Amino acid sequence: MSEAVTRIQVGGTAGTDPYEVLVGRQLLGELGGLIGEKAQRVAIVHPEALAETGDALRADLAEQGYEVVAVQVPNAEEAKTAEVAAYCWKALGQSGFTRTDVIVGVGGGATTDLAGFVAATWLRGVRWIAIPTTVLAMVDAAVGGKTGINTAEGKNLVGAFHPPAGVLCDLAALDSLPVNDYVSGLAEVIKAGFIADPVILDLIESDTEAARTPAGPHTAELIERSIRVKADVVSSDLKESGLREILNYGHTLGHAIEKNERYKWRHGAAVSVGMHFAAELGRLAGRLDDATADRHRTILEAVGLPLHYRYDQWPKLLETMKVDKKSRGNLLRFIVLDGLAKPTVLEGPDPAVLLAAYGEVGQ
Ligand SMILES: NC(=O)c1ccc[n+]([C@@H]2O[C@H](COP(=O)([O-])OP(=O)(O)OC[C@H]3O[C@@H](n4cnc5c(N)ncnc54)[C@H](O)[C@@H]3O)[C@@H](O)[C@H]2O)c1
Ligand SMILES: O=C(O)C(=O)C[C@@H](O)[C@H](O)[C@H](O)COP(=O)(O)O
Ligand SMILES: [Zn+2]
Repeated sequence: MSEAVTRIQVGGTAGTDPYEVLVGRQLLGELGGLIGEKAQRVAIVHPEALAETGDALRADLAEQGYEVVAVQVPNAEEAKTAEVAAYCWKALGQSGFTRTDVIVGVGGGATTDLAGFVAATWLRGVRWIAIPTTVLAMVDAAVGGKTGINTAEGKNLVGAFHPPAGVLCDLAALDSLPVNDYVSGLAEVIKAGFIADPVILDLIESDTEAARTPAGPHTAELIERSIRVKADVVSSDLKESGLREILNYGHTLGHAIEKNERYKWRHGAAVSVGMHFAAELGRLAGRLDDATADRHRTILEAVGLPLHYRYDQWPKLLETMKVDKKSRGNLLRFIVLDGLAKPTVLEGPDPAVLLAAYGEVGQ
């Protein structure tokens, strides 16, 4: 018997088109309906690691009568560059891709960020569908319409808000994911727990070893709860004019670490260090209680995520954080917690407090 499919609605408020995130297994039957009848061409953007998945999708869609444009891109962050975006635009141009045609992004968050960005920019915006294949992409990257690429100066500095027409999270995809990538995705799951849904933390803490694999007893629930957190936030603030900033918890330092590592670190690992830092900052700023701050260390460490980064890199990290997207003029802004599931903005913290918080993180 096939498992039930969970449908989570996103958007549909404040003039945005609603779409659904489906979580389950064997969801490809849903793809044709999402592509719609107007499309003649479908571009499948997938990473090298998912060449077989790309081929299978191509054959399936060709059988349904679509003209398929297969666009294989590099794995991970190497895909989030202007050069790779230009390569995708070239493929679309050469195939005569029009405004009624559809892009399907299949892969991790790097691929869905790129595919969504190409969809946002091609002909000033075409329809796209996300098929996330990592935990991180299912719970976060593929949902909410933030699309983009990196530049040498920083993470996601070029992009657009361009929500997908639908998101298909096929849990079977997670079986082939290397454990490090699986665990990296748990950073965003844990983020959702700290900012909004502490049951997520309880479920992970009930068996941290099981939480590290797709075979764990709570996998589907953890993914669905995290998607609901993201869906609720982006449905009321698509363009990050306020509330959406809470989804950036741990990202101010996390993105600076990613840039410092020339995007070789996994996003989730950098966000893990960034959440540790944000917890210490919240504690030192007198906002966060000791128990919740300490809980960051224990849960992140228990699932195998990093807590520390190089102490001597602080000056460089601070410079990068100054141009974080949440900064306003010279004002540094961080998401911290006033307590469990009580995210808030800390503006212009005392430099001595910032350094002291990094003192707990740096080694
Ligand atoms: N747009 C957003 O709102 C948002 C939110 C969170 C993160 N992100 C972005 O997402 C990216 C990180 O995404 P990620 O953690 O999914 O990493 P990723 O996309 O880099 O994927 C990690 C690796 O796993 C491979 N892979 C993907 N699916 C696989 C599968 N099922 N089996 C085997 N290998 C597979 C990929 O090719 C890659 O090599 C970052 O660029 C981050 O900035 C965006
Ligand atoms: O969706 C959001 O908003 C987020 O901040 C989610 C983050 O997990 C994600 O990494 C996002 O890409 C960061 O966005 P950025 O605007 O800080 O680049
Ligand atoms: Zn993130």
